[in-house]
Amino acid sequence: MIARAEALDAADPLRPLRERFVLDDTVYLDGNSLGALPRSVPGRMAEVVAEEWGRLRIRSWTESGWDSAPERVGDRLAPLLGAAPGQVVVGDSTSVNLFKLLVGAVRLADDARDEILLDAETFPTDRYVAESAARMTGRRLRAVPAADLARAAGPRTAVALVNHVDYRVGELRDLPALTAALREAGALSLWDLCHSAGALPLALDRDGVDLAVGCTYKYLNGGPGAPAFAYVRSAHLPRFDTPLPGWWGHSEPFAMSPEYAPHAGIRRLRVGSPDLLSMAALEAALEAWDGVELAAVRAKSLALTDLFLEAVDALVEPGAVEPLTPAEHARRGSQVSLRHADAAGLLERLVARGVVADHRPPDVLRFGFTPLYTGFTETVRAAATLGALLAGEEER
Ligand SMILES: Cc1ncc(COP(=O)(O)O)c(C=O)c1O
Ligand SMILES: Nc1c(O)cccc1C(=O)C[C@H](N)C(=O)O
Repeated sequence: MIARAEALDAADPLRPLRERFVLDDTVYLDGNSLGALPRSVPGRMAEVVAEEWGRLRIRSWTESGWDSAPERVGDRLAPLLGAAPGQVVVGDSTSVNLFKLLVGAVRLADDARDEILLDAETFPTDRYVAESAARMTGRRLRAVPAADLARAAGPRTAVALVNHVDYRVGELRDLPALTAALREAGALSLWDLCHSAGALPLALDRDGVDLAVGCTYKYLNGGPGAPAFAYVRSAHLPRFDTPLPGWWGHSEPFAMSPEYAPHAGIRRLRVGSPDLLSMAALEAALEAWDGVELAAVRAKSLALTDLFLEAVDALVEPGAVEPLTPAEHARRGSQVSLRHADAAGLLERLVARGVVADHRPPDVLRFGFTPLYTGFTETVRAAATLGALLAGEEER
């Protein structure tokens, strides 16, 4: 199997992209939590600190383009999301953007639409934010398994908040079909793309997505706590009424007007002063995508996860772990989750052996595959290490 993996690495058209990242001998399969450091980042950060902050100081807001960074970086990201310019803004965290878009969605919808639908298996922050948004707007929050959302949406639904990829088991949801079903029911779609942005091709404009959020520190490699993104379909922008109308979303922030007048475009999603250093790191990190086709990224992602599942099957004692990630390509994100009763303990021992993955309670081991830098040989090595650890379990 190693020989086959080596041949796959040798033939991999994305293999040279690995050089764009700072990596070592560790098998790093946690890019679905924190992406590796792109080589383009450190030099750019040093320059921003020394030149833009150190020398130009306040002048950088205009002379270094700091003032337009949220929408400029948004437009840089937009092609990876399948979005035309002017609909993506970068800033704040995913949680904060979820709040803005969820309350904004309720305000866009008809008053008779008195419920918010929530993907029942959602990442916790989405649920916390949705509970508060529902309370604030006087709407009922109804959690429904993702597979039933299309059927659940009806004349009372204002908006449905859905995760594109389930963070625990790595299941990919049918975004085009569910978006169309929601639209058919007259409801808005709000997609959480944290686990799909940069992992697979997205076509938000073509698929009719209304609203979307996502983070940039996973498959987009923007760095720890990197600013998140928010997408608002251009048709909704004129009526989009943000619940966080900060001065940075004003049409003329420096007019210092006592009245709030939202910017006509996506800038109305901005709130307060952007985190420029993190924004600069993200902007530099996005250079790793220069010339990269997302179709090739998806093809490699599926080849990597296929190989990992096959290697686990071949190299891990039967029954020792249970794959939770769907086998069908159309339902698989860019991670493989395995169930093991002592996932936390197993993870600790994997990390000690140079295989970094992560664990989600109570019993899930997650392995994230980042096609820009993950190789086939190391993928087999990770499965082999897992197999060896499980075979020697009694020796612990
Ligand atoms: C699906 C999903 N949504 C939201 C978040 C939270 O994002 P943030 O910490 O940027 O608010 C995460 C991960 O942290 C996530 O995996
Ligand atoms: N955002 C994270 C963080 O600030 C610290 C540690 C991990 C994370 C993560 O991104 C976890 C991730 N969203 C998950 O899928 O569980």
